[in-house]
Amino acid sequence: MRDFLQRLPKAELHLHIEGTLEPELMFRLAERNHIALPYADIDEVTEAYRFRHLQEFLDLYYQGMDVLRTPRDFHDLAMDYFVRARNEGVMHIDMHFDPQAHMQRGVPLASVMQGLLSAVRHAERTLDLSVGLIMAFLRDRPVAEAAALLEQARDYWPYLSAVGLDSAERGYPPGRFADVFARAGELGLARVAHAGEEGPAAYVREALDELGVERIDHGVQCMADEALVERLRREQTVLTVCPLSNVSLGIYAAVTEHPLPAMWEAGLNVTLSSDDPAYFGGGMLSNHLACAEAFGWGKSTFLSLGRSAISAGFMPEARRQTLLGRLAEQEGGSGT
Ligand code: HPA
Ligand SMILES: [Zn+2]
Repeated sequence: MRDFLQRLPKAELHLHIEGTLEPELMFRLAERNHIALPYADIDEVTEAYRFRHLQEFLDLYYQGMDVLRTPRDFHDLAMDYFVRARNEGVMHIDMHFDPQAHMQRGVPLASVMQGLLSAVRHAERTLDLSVGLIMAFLRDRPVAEAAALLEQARDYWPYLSAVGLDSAERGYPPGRFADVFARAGELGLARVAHAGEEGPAAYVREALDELGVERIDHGVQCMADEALVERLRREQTVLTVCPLSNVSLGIYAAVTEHPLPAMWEAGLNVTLSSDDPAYFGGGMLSNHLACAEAFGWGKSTFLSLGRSAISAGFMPEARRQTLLGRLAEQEGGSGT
């Protein structure tokens, strides 16, 4: 199964590039930028990565990214992950990034964009990996700041696939960002939002109705609302589900407790992603393996999930056909 899951051409639709910062790279960048870290060594970092809820993670996530200062840092961060992901059979990534988290500590938007865009170009040329860019707004920061960021990013609009909404969820209903998302829609950008991760099912509905999103990141809390499940099933809204993330943040006690099998049974359009692999115990392959082990899913289920993700990824149509073709090759050889 491991070989099959590794070879399976995968599209990862929910990935925060800042959440791919492995402790090794954090130490390397801290040294390069002469920054003192609050950790003595890598073991201390790993020890600190025990979270009871989303906010505890976010505190360390925003702290960790302080080592990212220059375009070269962002380039190295992204390439480091792209190489790892490619070795796990990932062929496409829709990558969230959090400009406000960098700008509020004095890193210019241009540094973030130059570094990430050069890594994306390099990966597309050398790794046979396609990448979509999702510029995320921090929902626990002022709406006006998000609106200003969208305008400030004018030079980069042609390079963006979508806007997203992330950070602390409870108490920050998505509807507050309706105008910003409407503007993004006018600009021709796709829209996605985190909703129903820790927050209530009502936030999922609100993201659909007031932000016009075409995908929901996480969305697992929808299972508490039968009518919403029925709507998500009818509309086949893509949900980017991240099982190891949900367990790491204490939303479920173990992968065996995760509602993914129930979501699948309910006919929801689920896909698998890793969210913040450096913080949550592994990337795409680990997430797939955890599901295989916990749910006993066979090859045909993973082929189907993989097809859903490729079908929904922000990539050119020709690339989509290539990846669907690669998936079909695996199907032919999978014996299912
Ligand atoms: O899992 C997450 N949830 C919300 N915001 C985030 N920003 C990075 N990761 C996350
Ligand atoms: Zn996320």
